[in-house]
Amino acid sequence: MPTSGDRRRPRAWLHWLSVIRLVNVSKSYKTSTRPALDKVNVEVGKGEFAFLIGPSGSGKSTFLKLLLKDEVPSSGDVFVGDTRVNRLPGRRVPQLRQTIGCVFQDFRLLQQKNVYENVAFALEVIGKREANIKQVVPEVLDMVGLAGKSHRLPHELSGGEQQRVAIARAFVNRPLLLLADEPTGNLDPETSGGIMLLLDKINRTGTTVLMATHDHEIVDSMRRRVVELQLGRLVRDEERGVYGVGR
Ligand SMILES: Nc1ncnc2c1ncn2[C@@H]1O[C@H](COP(=O)(O)OP(=O)(O)OP(=O)(O)O)[C@@H](O)[C@H]1O
Repeated sequence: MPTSGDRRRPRAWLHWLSVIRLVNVSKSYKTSTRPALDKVNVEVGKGEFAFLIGPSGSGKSTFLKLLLKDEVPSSGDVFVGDTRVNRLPGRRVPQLRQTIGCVFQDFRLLQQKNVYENVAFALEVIGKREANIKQVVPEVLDMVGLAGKSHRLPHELSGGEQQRVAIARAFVNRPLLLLADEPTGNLDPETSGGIMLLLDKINRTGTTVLMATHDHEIVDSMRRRVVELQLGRLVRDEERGVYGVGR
Protein backbone atom coordinates (compact mmCIF):
# COMPACT_ATOMS: atom_id res chain seq x y z
CA MET A 1 0.00 0.00 0.00
CA PRO A 2 1.15 3.57 -0.55
CA THR A 3 3.12 5.10 2.25
CA SER A 4 2.16 8.52 3.56
CA GLY A 5 4.00 11.32 1.84
CA ASP A 6 4.18 9.36 -1.42
CA ARG A 7 4.65 12.01 -4.07
CA ARG A 8 4.02 9.82 -7.06
CA ARG A 9 0.70 9.77 -8.82
CA PRO A 10 -1.89 7.43 -7.32
CA ARG A 11 -1.93 3.91 -8.72
CA ALA A 12 -4.47 1.17 -8.98
CA TRP A 13 -3.56 -0.34 -5.62
CA LEU A 14 -5.96 -3.24 -5.85
CA HIS A 15 -3.45 -5.73 -7.25
CA TRP A 16 -0.39 -4.16 -5.68
CA LEU A 17 2.14 -6.65 -4.42
CA SER A 18 5.01 -5.18 -2.53
CA VAL A 19 8.48 -6.60 -3.23
CA ILE A 20 10.56 -4.01 -1.35
CA ARG A 21 9.25 -2.08 1.63
CA LEU A 22 11.29 0.08 3.96
CA VAL A 23 9.32 1.44 6.89
CA ASN A 24 10.95 4.32 8.75
CA VAL A 25 14.37 2.79 8.26
CA SER A 26 17.45 4.35 9.79
CA LYS A 27 20.94 2.92 9.76
CA SER A 28 23.84 4.29 11.74
CA TYR A 29 27.24 2.66 11.49
CA LYS A 30 29.20 2.61 14.73
CA THR A 31 32.14 4.59 13.35
CA SER A 32 30.08 7.16 11.45
CA THR A 33 28.78 10.45 12.85
CA ARG A 34 25.68 10.81 10.67
CA PRO A 35 23.20 8.06 9.78
CA ALA A 36 23.79 6.34 6.44
CA LEU A 37 19.99 6.13 6.12
CA ASP A 38 17.64 8.41 7.96
CA LYS A 39 13.94 7.48 8.40
CA VAL A 40 13.54 6.17 4.88
CA ASN A 41 10.11 5.04 3.70
CA VAL A 42 9.87 3.49 0.27
CA GLU A 43 7.95 0.74 -1.40
CA VAL A 44 8.60 -0.93 -4.75
CA GLY A 45 5.98 -3.22 -6.22
CA LYS A 46 6.06 -6.45 -8.18
CA GLY A 47 7.25 -5.87 -11.72
CA GLU A 48 8.48 -2.33 -11.12
CA PHE A 49 11.80 -0.98 -12.40
CA ALA A 50 13.35 1.65 -10.16
CA PHE A 51 16.61 3.55 -10.22
CA LEU A 52 18.26 4.31 -6.88
CA ILE A 53 20.35 7.43 -7.31
CA GLY A 54 22.24 9.93 -5.19
CA PRO A 55 25.75 11.24 -4.71
CA SER A 56 28.54 9.13 -3.30
CA GLY A 57 27.88 8.42 0.37
CA SER A 58 24.14 9.08 0.12
CA GLY A 59 23.25 5.56 1.30
CA LYS A 60 22.58 3.54 -1.87
CA SER A 61 24.85 0.60 -0.99
CA THR A 62 23.52 0.58 2.55
CA PHE A 63 19.97 0.39 1.13
CA LEU A 64 20.91 -2.64 -0.99
CA LYS A 65 22.77 -4.31 1.89
CA LEU A 66 19.72 -4.05 4.14
CA LEU A 67 17.62 -5.92 1.55
CA LEU A 68 20.14 -8.78 1.54
CA LYS A 69 20.62 -8.71 5.29
CA ASP A 70 24.29 -7.89 4.78
CA GLU A 71 23.52 -5.12 7.28
CA VAL A 72 20.66 -4.66 9.73
CA PRO A 73 18.82 -1.39 10.31
CA SER A 74 19.29 0.54 13.56
CA SER A 75 15.53 1.12 13.56
CA GLY A 76 12.57 0.52 11.29
CA ASP A 77 11.57 -2.51 9.24
CA VAL A 78 12.82 -3.89 5.93
CA PHE A 79 10.57 -6.22 3.96
CA VAL A 80 11.36 -8.24 0.85
CA GLY A 81 8.07 -9.73 -0.31
CA ASP A 82 6.42 -11.02 2.87
CA THR A 83 9.70 -11.46 4.70
CA ARG A 84 10.62 -9.02 7.45
CA VAL A 85 14.33 -9.14 6.69
CA ASN A 86 15.53 -7.44 9.88
CA ARG A 87 13.82 -10.11 12.01
CA LEU A 88 14.95 -13.02 9.87
CA PRO A 89 17.03 -15.58 11.78
CA GLY A 90 20.50 -16.13 10.35
CA ARG A 91 19.73 -19.70 9.28
CA ARG A 92 17.00 -18.39 6.94
CA VAL A 93 19.14 -15.72 5.26
CA PRO A 94 20.30 -18.09 2.46
CA GLN A 95 16.63 -18.70 1.62
CA LEU A 96 16.05 -14.93 1.39
CA ARG A 97 19.07 -14.52 -0.87
CA GLN A 98 17.73 -17.18 -3.22
CA THR A 99 14.88 -14.82 -4.02
CA ILE A 100 17.22 -11.92 -4.86
CA GLY A 101 19.54 -11.85 -7.87
CA CYS A 102 22.54 -9.51 -7.67
CA VAL A 103 24.60 -7.86 -10.36
CA PHE A 104 27.66 -5.71 -9.63
CA GLN A 105 29.86 -3.22 -11.43
CA ASP A 106 32.83 -5.62 -11.39
CA PHE A 107 30.86 -8.70 -12.66
CA ARG A 108 32.27 -11.06 -9.96
CA LEU A 109 32.46 -14.13 -12.19
CA LEU A 110 34.36 -17.26 -11.21
CA GLN A 111 37.46 -16.91 -13.36
CA GLN A 112 38.26 -20.65 -13.55
CA LYS A 113 34.77 -21.60 -14.72
CA ASN A 114 33.40 -21.09 -18.20
CA VAL A 115 30.20 -19.20 -19.04
CA TYR A 116 27.97 -22.27 -18.72
CA GLU A 117 29.60 -23.34 -15.44
CA ASN A 118 29.32 -19.86 -13.92
CA VAL A 119 25.57 -19.88 -14.48
CA ALA A 120 25.11 -23.56 -13.60
CA PHE A 121 27.01 -23.06 -10.34
CA ALA A 122 24.31 -20.67 -9.08
CA LEU A 123 21.83 -23.54 -9.37
CA GLU A 124 24.14 -26.26 -8.07
CA VAL A 125 24.69 -24.44 -4.77
CA ILE A 126 20.96 -24.33 -4.12
CA GLY A 127 20.59 -28.03 -4.83
CA LYS A 128 18.87 -27.98 -8.23
CA ARG A 129 18.85 -31.26 -10.13
CA GLU A 130 21.31 -31.83 -12.95
CA ALA A 131 18.52 -32.40 -15.49
CA ASN A 132 16.93 -29.09 -14.57
CA ILE A 133 20.28 -27.28 -14.79
CA LYS A 134 20.95 -28.73 -18.24
CA GLN A 135 17.62 -27.42 -19.41
CA VAL A 136 17.51 -23.91 -17.94
CA VAL A 137 21.14 -22.76 -18.33
CA PRO A 138 21.08 -22.87 -22.16
CA GLU A 139 17.71 -21.13 -22.11
CA VAL A 140 19.00 -18.23 -20.01
CA LEU A 141 22.25 -17.99 -22.01
CA ASP A 142 20.14 -17.71 -25.13
CA MET A 143 18.06 -14.99 -23.48
CA VAL A 144 21.15 -12.88 -22.70
CA GLY A 145 22.59 -13.42 -26.20
CA LEU A 146 25.46 -15.73 -25.25
CA ALA A 147 24.22 -19.04 -26.64
CA GLY A 148 27.33 -19.51 -28.77
CA LYS A 149 29.85 -18.64 -26.06
CA SER A 150 29.04 -21.08 -23.29
CA HIS A 151 32.55 -22.63 -23.31
CA ARG A 152 34.45 -19.36 -23.03
CA LEU A 153 36.24 -18.38 -19.84
CA PRO A 154 35.47 -14.89 -18.43
CA HIS A 155 38.82 -13.49 -19.62
CA GLU A 156 37.88 -14.50 -23.17
CA LEU A 157 34.85 -12.21 -23.09
CA SER A 158 34.34 -8.45 -23.44
CA GLY A 159 33.17 -6.47 -20.41
CA GLY A 160 29.65 -6.30 -21.79
CA GLU A 161 29.60 -10.07 -22.35
CA GLN A 162 30.90 -10.69 -18.83
CA GLN A 163 28.09 -8.56 -17.47
CA ARG A 164 25.61 -10.60 -19.53
CA VAL A 165 26.95 -13.77 -17.86
CA ALA A 166 26.54 -12.11 -14.47
CA ILE A 167 22.97 -11.16 -15.34
CA ALA A 168 22.24 -14.69 -16.57
CA ARG A 169 23.59 -16.05 -13.29
CA ALA A 170 21.48 -13.60 -11.26
CA PHE A 171 18.33 -14.38 -13.25
CA VAL A 172 18.60 -18.13 -13.82
CA ASN A 173 16.71 -18.95 -10.64
CA ARG A 174 13.92 -16.49 -11.64
CA PRO A 175 14.30 -14.25 -8.58
CA LEU A 176 11.54 -12.08 -7.24
CA LEU A 177 13.95 -9.16 -7.21
CA LEU A 178 17.06 -8.23 -9.16
CA LEU A 179 19.44 -5.78 -7.49
CA ALA A 180 21.94 -4.14 -9.80
CA ASP A 181 24.68 -2.05 -8.20
CA GLU A 182 26.24 0.21 -10.88
CA PRO A 183 25.97 -2.56 -13.50
CA THR A 184 27.16 -0.26 -16.31
CA GLY A 185 29.91 1.43 -14.28
CA ASN A 186 32.71 -0.33 -16.20
CA LEU A 187 31.13 -0.24 -19.64
CA ASP A 188 31.10 2.21 -22.55
CA PRO A 189 27.80 3.92 -23.43
CA GLU A 190 26.89 1.61 -26.31
CA THR A 191 27.56 -1.56 -24.33
CA SER A 192 25.69 -0.04 -21.38
CA GLY A 193 22.69 0.48 -23.65
CA GLY A 194 22.69 -3.24 -24.48
CA ILE A 195 22.84 -4.13 -20.78
CA MET A 196 19.89 -1.82 -20.08
CA LEU A 197 17.86 -3.50 -22.85
CA LEU A 198 18.59 -6.81 -21.16
CA LEU A 199 17.59 -5.57 -17.70
CA ASP A 200 14.41 -4.19 -19.26
CA LYS A 201 13.71 -7.59 -20.84
CA ILE A 202 14.17 -9.27 -17.46
CA ASN A 203 11.89 -6.71 -15.86
CA ARG A 204 9.22 -7.51 -18.44
CA THR A 205 9.16 -11.12 -17.23
CA GLY A 206 7.78 -9.75 -13.94
CA THR A 207 11.02 -9.52 -11.97
CA THR A 208 11.30 -6.32 -9.97
CA VAL A 209 14.52 -4.48 -10.76
CA LEU A 210 16.25 -1.99 -8.46
CA MET A 211 19.35 -0.44 -9.99
CA ALA A 212 21.74 1.85 -8.13
CA THR A 213 23.53 4.10 -10.57
CA HIS A 214 25.41 7.34 -11.19
CA ASP A 215 24.78 7.11 -14.93
CA HIS A 216 22.79 10.24 -15.87
CA GLU A 217 22.40 9.22 -19.52
CA ILE A 218 20.85 5.88 -18.70
CA VAL A 219 18.40 7.27 -16.16
CA ASP A 220 17.40 10.07 -18.54
CA SER A 221 16.91 7.72 -21.48
CA MET A 222 14.95 5.02 -19.63
CA ARG A 223 12.44 7.33 -17.91
CA ARG A 224 11.60 4.88 -15.15
CA ARG A 225 10.92 5.39 -11.47
CA VAL A 226 13.67 7.36 -9.69
CA VAL A 227 14.28 7.07 -5.95
CA GLU A 228 16.86 9.63 -4.86
CA LEU A 229 18.85 9.70 -1.61
CA GLN A 230 20.90 12.56 -0.26
CA LEU A 231 22.85 12.25 2.99
CA GLY A 232 20.75 9.22 3.88
CA ARG A 233 17.40 10.91 3.33
CA LEU A 234 14.86 10.10 0.65
CA VAL A 235 14.59 13.39 -1.25
CA ARG A 236 12.72 12.30 -4.38
CA ASP A 237 10.54 9.41 -5.51
CA GLU A 238 9.23 10.03 -8.96
CA GLU A 239 7.69 7.96 -11.73
CA ARG A 240 9.37 8.34 -15.12
CA GLY A 241 12.03 10.55 -13.58
CA VAL A 242 15.29 11.92 -14.90
CA TYR A 243 18.64 12.07 -13.09
CA GLY A 244 18.59 15.75 -12.18
CA VAL A 245 15.43 17.63 -11.27
CA GLY A 246 14.35 20.17 -13.87
CA ARG A 247 16.47 18.85 -16.75
N1 LIG B 1 30.78 -0.21 7.12
C1 LIG B 1 30.67 1.10 7.33
N2 LIG B 1 31.12 1.65 8.47
C2 LIG B 1 31.00 2.97 8.71
N3 LIG B 1 30.42 3.84 7.86
C3 LIG B 1 29.94 3.34 6.70
C4 LIG B 1 30.05 1.96 6.37
N4 LIG B 1 29.50 1.77 5.14
C5 LIG B 1 29.07 2.98 4.73
N5 LIG B 1 29.34 3.93 5.65
C6 LIG B 1 28.99 5.35 5.58
O1 LIG B 1 27.59 5.43 5.34
C7 LIG B 1 27.29 6.47 4.42
C8 LIG B 1 26.56 5.89 3.22
O2 LIG B 1 27.43 5.02 2.51
P1 LIG B 1 26.96 4.12 1.29
O3 LIG B 1 28.13 3.25 0.92
O4 LIG B 1 25.68 3.46 1.61
O5 LIG B 1 26.74 5.25 0.16
P2 LIG B 1 26.59 5.10 -1.42
O6 LIG B 1 25.50 6.04 -1.82
O7 LIG B 1 26.42 3.67 -1.79
O8 LIG B 1 27.98 5.63 -1.98
P3 LIG B 1 28.75 5.26 -3.36
O9 LIG B 1 27.92 5.85 -4.47
O10 LIG B 1 30.07 5.94 -3.21
O11 LIG B 1 28.85 3.76 -3.43
C9 LIG B 1 28.62 7.13 4.07
O12 LIG B 1 28.77 8.26 4.89
C10 LIG B 1 29.65 6.05 4.41
O13 LIG B 1 30.88 6.62 4.78
